[in-house]
Amino acid sequence: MDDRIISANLMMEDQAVELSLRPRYLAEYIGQTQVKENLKIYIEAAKMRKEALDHVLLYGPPGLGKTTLSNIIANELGVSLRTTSGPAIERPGDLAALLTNLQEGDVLFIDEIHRLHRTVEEVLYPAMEDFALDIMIGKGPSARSVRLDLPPFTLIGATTRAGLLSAPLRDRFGVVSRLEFYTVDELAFIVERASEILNVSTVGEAASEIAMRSRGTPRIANRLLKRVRDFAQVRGDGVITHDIARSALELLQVDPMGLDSIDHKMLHAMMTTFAGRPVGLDTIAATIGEEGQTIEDVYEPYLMQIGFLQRTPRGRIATESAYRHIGIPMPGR
Ligand SMILES: Nc1ncnc2c1ncn2[C@@H]1O[C@H](COP(=O)(O)OP(=O)(O)OP(=O)(O)O)[C@@H](O)[C@H]1O
Repeated sequence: MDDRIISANLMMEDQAVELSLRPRYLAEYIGQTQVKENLKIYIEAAKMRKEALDHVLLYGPPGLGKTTLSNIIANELGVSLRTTSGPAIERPGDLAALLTNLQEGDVLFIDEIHRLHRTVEEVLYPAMEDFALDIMIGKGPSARSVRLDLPPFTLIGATTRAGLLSAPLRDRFGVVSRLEFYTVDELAFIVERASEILNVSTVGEAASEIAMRSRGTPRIANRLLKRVRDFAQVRGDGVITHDIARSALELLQVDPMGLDSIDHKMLHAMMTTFAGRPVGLDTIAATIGEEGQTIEDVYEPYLMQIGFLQRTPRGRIATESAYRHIGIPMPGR
């Protein structure tokens, strides 16, 4: 099960706090400058023309703020947002019901859009392109298709795996934006903002210390902040100092690069058991007891981003900087 503290996946414990920490407008949304700049212009233009915003596809690793950004887009447009997810829409009729309930200009947010059923996806094509639903009436030779008009709306699709989207679906998004991992400075800002909302003070380098270990991901930064806050309350006087942050994170076994004991175990096995040879995803999965899919979507992108892991056609290999970080000599050096 994916219950690691450095997991970017949403956990039960995150839910209540995330709602209160979620920025509501673009001005409060930290980082992702390019994406934000573009969206600002598109939103402004759509408002000036009094038209629905073009459909938007947001992609990137989990926990980087796709849901948050969708809420912000609806707020900035001054329209309502309906939220659903790919696997939750089981039949074409479910999607038709969602679409016919939208008001003009509304945003429909479909999370995990790569997991839409094929038959449901086909209903989306005319809906996105012509704001129309094609409904089949009757069966057999007398069956006929009736076209139903929909109010103009904006679809926002979110996915961690843009590559799995079919070409016809991908092509129907006018705006395609990739969310990037956040820098330590941006995350430190997010931590400071969150601590204000949570009514706890971080002093000195405390926010940067948490940020550094958050794997470029706001969801993890907020989760670590919450744990460190508990520590500060029990072991200190409630203020998060640099020392408190550092000792709490050490106790939580999150190292200065944001790696936990499982990352260490995985890299260690790659370097010793497999002696630096390329290792397949399934083997890595078995070594650390995690699903291959989770490793690929949730853990690997960050390890690749910091240059610790490389994918080769023959498997994954640890890089020289990973060897240095773990403290094992690289074979052949
Ligand atoms: N740019 C940001 N500025 C400040 N806080 C942010 C930002 N992006 C995300 N967050 C915080 O991180 C939390 C997680 O973000 P969000 O739920 O939007 O991620 P996501 O990419 O939609 O994740 P999922 O993989 O679950 O779809 C939010 O509740 C919010 O508090």
